[in-house]
Amino acid sequence: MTPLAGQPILTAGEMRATEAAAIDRGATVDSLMARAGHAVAAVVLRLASGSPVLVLCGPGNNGGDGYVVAAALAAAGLAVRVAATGAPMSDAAKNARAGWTGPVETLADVAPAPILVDALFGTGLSRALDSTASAALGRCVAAARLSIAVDLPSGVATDDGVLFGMVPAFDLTLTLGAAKPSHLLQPAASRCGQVRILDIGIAAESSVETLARPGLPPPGPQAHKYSRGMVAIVGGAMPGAAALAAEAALRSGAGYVLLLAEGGAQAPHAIVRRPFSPEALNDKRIGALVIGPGLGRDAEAEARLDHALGAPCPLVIDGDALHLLDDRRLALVRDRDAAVIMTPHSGEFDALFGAGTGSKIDRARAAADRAGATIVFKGADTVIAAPQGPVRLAGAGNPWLSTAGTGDVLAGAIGAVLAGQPEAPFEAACAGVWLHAEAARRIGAAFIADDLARALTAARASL
Ligand SMILES: NC(=O)C1=CN([C@@H]2O[C@H](COP(=O)(O)OP(=O)(O)OC[C@H]3O[C@@H](n4cnc5c(N)ncnc54)[C@H](O)[C@@H]3O)[C@@H](O)[C@H]2O)[C@@H](O)CC1
Ligand SMILES: Nc1ncnc2c1ncn2[C@@H]1O[C@H](COP(=O)(O)OP(=O)(O)O)[C@@H](O)[C@H]1O
Ligand SMILES: [K+]
Repeated sequence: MTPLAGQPILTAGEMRATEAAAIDRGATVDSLMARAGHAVAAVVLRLASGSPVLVLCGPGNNGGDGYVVAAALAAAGLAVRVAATGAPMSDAAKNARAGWTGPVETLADVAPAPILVDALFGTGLSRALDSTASAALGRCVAAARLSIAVDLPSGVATDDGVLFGMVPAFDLTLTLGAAKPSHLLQPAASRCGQVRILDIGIAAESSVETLARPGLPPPGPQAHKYSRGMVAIVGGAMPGAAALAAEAALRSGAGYVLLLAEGGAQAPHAIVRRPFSPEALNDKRIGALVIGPGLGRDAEAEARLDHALGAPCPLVIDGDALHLLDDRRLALVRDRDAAVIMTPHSGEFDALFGAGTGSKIDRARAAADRAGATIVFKGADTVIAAPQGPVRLAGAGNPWLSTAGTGDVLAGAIGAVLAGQPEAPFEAACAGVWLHAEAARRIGAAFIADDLARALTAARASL
């Protein structure tokens, strides 16, 4: 069982292609199904502690996996029952069904069991479950002590996080061969519970991966404050937000943070404060410039953004600055020599790039290509995309992050990493998102953005 971090994510189509490649190399659908079913059964056997198991089987190969699971668990001595939507349709599923010698109950009135295995539908589902299957699944999951989905919870789309209908929340999802987008994209991800990947002997590869712990080294023996990276934060109408970003940058490892803003609170004293001036942006030591948190949207904000876009250093564009990015400024972003990272939440993203179609992954990718910038598409699921490049998905984060100011903290954290590695903006964005999530994980619940900024110290120190 492999945890999600740092693993490839494959769509349903990519899974089918990978399966076909394995078959070209000598595997069969039946051998893949046998391997998948036995891998699932081994986990269920361990977690069931001898309790009775109910396996729900659908008409396709996900159902086929279910029959293999049921037969393997029965052979291991567990009390197993099977209920199915009907007869299996594919040859492999028919063969698997033949390997199950017990009775097959109908779904409508099936009695629940303490351990529920959902093998109704996987990557082949294209519409909502019928009402009988949906009701039976909901009832059996609710009554189970432990509910386990094979590959995906039945009722979720594979590629875009969509729920086709009502889908119960599972305790555990055992995904076969690779993670799928819906294990990370909301709302489907919220139905998966813990997700673990089972090896079924296929070689999964993708430029889309789950976010991994970054490899940020501690300061070297010869480090000085400028070598660690200098971050300048351009403030404006709301000095508190810029100050949050500044503190976050310092605590994420920046050697020097310059807050170019007027007024506002004074602590922490390690932040160097100066009123904004265009000349301040020409300091060659600035490794990254963060603009947006608390900038405002007035004429002065527009002027500051134009100065920032004209500055020679890498940029993090967040919050109000994203609202001010019209077509002319987006063209300036695209034409810059130094890197740009943009960190929109969904409202800012829609306003900038349009509501669009496709999954959050597709949309983040298209936006990165259009802007020529790394896009951090934030939310309960965060997608990081580089232009013509790789994509990373952050798994379910701490929902207590849904509080004002946490985005300012993220912008500062990303700025700090970018200042230290201006030539690798995508990796810097990924590391900033990881640090932010780790800080939230460490403080737990009911925190405010100020607490989150402070917790970045421990998150950075953990690397
Ligand atoms: N791709 C791979 O490498 C492997 C896939 N395996 C399993 O195969 C699964 C995919 O199998 P399938 O492609 O057969 O797809 P599913 O088993 O997800 O089900 C699709 C079948 O259900 C029908 N169907 C779709 N939506 C329906 C609905 N709402 N109501 C009723 N019927 C509906 C389809 O017409 C099709 O016959 C994976 O999720 C996984 O569990 C494993 O057996 C082993 C390897
Ligand atoms: N439900 C949630 N679960 C996990 N992370 C969340 C959730 N809601 C918001 N976040 C994260 O919190 C931050 C909020 O940023 P943003 O919306 O810009 O807030 P603000 O502008 O108030 O600072 C983002 O990093 C986002 O990914
Ligand atoms: K399933």
